Amino acid sequence: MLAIDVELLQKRFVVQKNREGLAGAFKDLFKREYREVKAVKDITFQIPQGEICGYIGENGAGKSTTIKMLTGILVPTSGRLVVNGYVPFKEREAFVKGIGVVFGQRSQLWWDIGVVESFNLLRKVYRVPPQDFKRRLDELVERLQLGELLSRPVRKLSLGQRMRCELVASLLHNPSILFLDEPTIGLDIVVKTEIREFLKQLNRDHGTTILLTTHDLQDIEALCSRVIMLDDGTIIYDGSLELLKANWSKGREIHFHFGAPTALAALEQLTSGLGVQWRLDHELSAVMWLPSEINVSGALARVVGAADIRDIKIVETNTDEIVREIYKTEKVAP
Ligand SMILES: Nc1ncnc2c1ncn2[C@@H]1O[C@H](COP(=O)(O)OP(=O)(O)OP(=O)(O)O)[C@@H](O)[C@H]1O
Repeated sequence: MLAIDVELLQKRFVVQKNREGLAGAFKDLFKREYREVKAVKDITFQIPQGEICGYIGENGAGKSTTIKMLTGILVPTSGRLVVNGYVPFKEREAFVKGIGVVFGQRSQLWWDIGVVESFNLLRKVYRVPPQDFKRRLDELVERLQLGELLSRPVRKLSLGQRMRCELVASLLHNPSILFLDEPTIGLDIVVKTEIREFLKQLNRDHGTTILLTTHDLQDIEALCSRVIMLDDGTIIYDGSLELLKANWSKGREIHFHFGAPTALAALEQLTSGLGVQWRLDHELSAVMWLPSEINVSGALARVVGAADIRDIKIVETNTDEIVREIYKTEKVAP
């Protein structure tokens, strides 16, 4: 079954135009003018149950608007939308029992009361039976090491502690789909890694479908088998991260450290005809650049037998560079 089924989904906002200057502001008082913002333009995609999908794009691309429609917060202007078997904005009460949502920049916990009291309130909101709630809470508290935080008010938690509590809050009713909007924003690398590991395990053990928006491409690399990339309200890529890298990677660099001084001409001679390029950093260290279509082992074989190599490091183009490259150009074929 599909977890998310979206067809030609569109969201337009009508916003007031602000005329410039004092005279403009004065005119605005009497005759307002409006313009239309097309935040999401006829997007279509399907996400099967159990998939972790990254939803990425630059600021203003339409990610949050999509998530808000998928979670029933916003009503689409047009298009078809089925999440977990429900039309989110129509069947809200039944629908929310099957989804969990974490907005990295907003909290679903009550600021001044103990964390566990917030969890108890959420139990009542979602009508989770007490035994199920206890079992699930114990499991999550142990997995995310929240033990001694439970009695503290949310305002006294660090951002990393709060984010771990937000995750628990979103999972107490055992949803089958989890929407995460920037879940690692502002966190240090240790907490980010912990949260990524937790999400991977959740997906593996419970088959939870996860849709994740993020500006941190390490989140995508660590978690997502699939990426949907949005630009100006339109999907410009929908496919695997591997394919994205293969099509858009500018190649790889192989860093060599030699045991004896080596000349640039000698290195170029070794790889002649392959289409690689060399850069000599100093006489003991050089970098070979390979276009992505050239096989690393073939190129390495030419050098390994002929030079005194002490160390080799292969550096791939990272995902951030690839995405930056894509945004500089037009549409991407999946
Ligand atoms: N309530 C609203 N009223 C008017 N325009 C809106 C509203 N919400 C979003 N927009 C506009 O719709 C477009 C898409 O916004 P959205 O917040 O979905 O982008 P985003 O990809 O989530 O960006 P970010 O990464 O900055 O959160 C933007 O031009 C934004 O200004």
